[in-house]
Amino acid sequence: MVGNDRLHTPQEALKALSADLAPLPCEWVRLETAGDRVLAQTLYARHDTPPFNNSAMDGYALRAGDSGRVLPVSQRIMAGQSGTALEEGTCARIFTGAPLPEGADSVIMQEEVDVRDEGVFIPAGLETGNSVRLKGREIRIGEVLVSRGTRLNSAALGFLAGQGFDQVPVYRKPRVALLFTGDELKLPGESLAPGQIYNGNRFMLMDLLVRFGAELTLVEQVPDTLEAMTQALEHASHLVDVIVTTGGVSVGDADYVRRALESLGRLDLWRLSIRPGKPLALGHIGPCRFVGLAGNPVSSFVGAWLFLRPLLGGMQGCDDMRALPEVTAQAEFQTETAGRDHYMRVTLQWDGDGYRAQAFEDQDSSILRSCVSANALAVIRANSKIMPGERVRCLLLTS
Ligand SMILES: Nc1nc2c(c(=O)[nH]1)N[C@H]1C(S)=C(S)[C@@H](COP(=O)(O)OP(=O)(O)OC[C@H]3O[C@@H](n4cnc5c(N)ncnc54)[C@H](O)[C@@H]3O)O[C@H]1N2
Ligand code: MOO
Repeated sequence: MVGNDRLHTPQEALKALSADLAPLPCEWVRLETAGDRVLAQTLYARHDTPPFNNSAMDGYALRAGDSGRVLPVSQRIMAGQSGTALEEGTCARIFTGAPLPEGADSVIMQEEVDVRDEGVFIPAGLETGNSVRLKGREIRIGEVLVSRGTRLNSAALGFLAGQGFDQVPVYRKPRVALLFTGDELKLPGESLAPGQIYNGNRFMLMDLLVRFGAELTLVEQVPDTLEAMTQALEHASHLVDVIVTTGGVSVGDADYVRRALESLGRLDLWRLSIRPGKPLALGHIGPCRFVGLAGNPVSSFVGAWLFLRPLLGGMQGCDDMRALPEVTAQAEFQTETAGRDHYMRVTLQWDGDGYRAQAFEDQDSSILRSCVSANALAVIRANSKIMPGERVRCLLLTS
């Protein structure tokens, strides 16, 4: 699989990543912390929702057959209270969400009645079930509430809470070590000597990894020596499920990542036929997975979206994360590619008819500015020419 002479396709990289890829074990977490976690078991409704017939309006509950006359108000029912059986020929003052009293079969909103001294005049022709939310309308006891593999969004959390769940079973988060190579790197806040730069990838990748569901166990700068890199990989491989590195994975004199990996485990694949992100390296150290991203910031950014997201998604049992959503858009740029597929950073805008894709002018892999307003990657095949107005395939950057 490894070969210095052949560049691999992204599909081959995804295949290598999905070999033996299984979700991590299940754990129960409190609902407050379950946002974006992936459900590890299908959950079933514990009771009907809503649990009782209730009013959809502020108004009056009655028997529909009693409409067309003045009805005395026999009781008043607020949300959270329960009324008593409604006597025939009377109505109950009722508020939104309050349980319908036994005997009532409909509600009329207060704007539609005439309140008089002797009671409330209800116009004729009220239909049974009017403004009533029936028990079990949303879901019935025993039905599937949320399926295994669902990434819990805000609505899912509220829906589960509505069924009384305070804890939910989710797949464990992948533990990730993020290691940086490059003796030129300093942290913001430190001063820069000539030739040094700030470690921008640290902040970008930490944020992306968290968005993709990782638990960051280790974040560390590794000195540019083979010994230091070997030691750092060895140490990290005992702590985490995935080691991610940036930089040092190309062919320079200080590019030790591959050699360190090979001395401890195995390199599954190296170098892709894409731009940016050619020098990607994938491998294993025992059961620990290894993803070596290129150091150029845009290469790291694109590599993270294309490969870390599906990997972490697979480890969390989330099929939706295995591929980025796609749309086609009309290019508002012109470009010509050479021998590698180009993942251009574009800003998609909906013009009422379709998407339009604008590309940042400088698409070099060192220009992170090209990613700041990007919300998609336009995939331009190798050796092709795109003119403004042509349709291009775009991968949406949604975590
Ligand atoms: N002779 C060749 N040279 C290069 C090749 C090649 O095939 N033959 N490939 C080029 C491509 S494509 C890329 S991409 C880069 C990637 O190389 P590395 O992954 O080894 O990355 P470094 O050399 O360590 O760094 C590249 C670049 O990025 C800057 N960098 C690194 N880490 C960070 C960070 N954490 N934050 C911000 N910037 C970072 C680093 O200073 C370099 O400028 O190799 C080409 N060369
Ligand atoms: O693969 Mo590199 O990221 O093109 O510059």
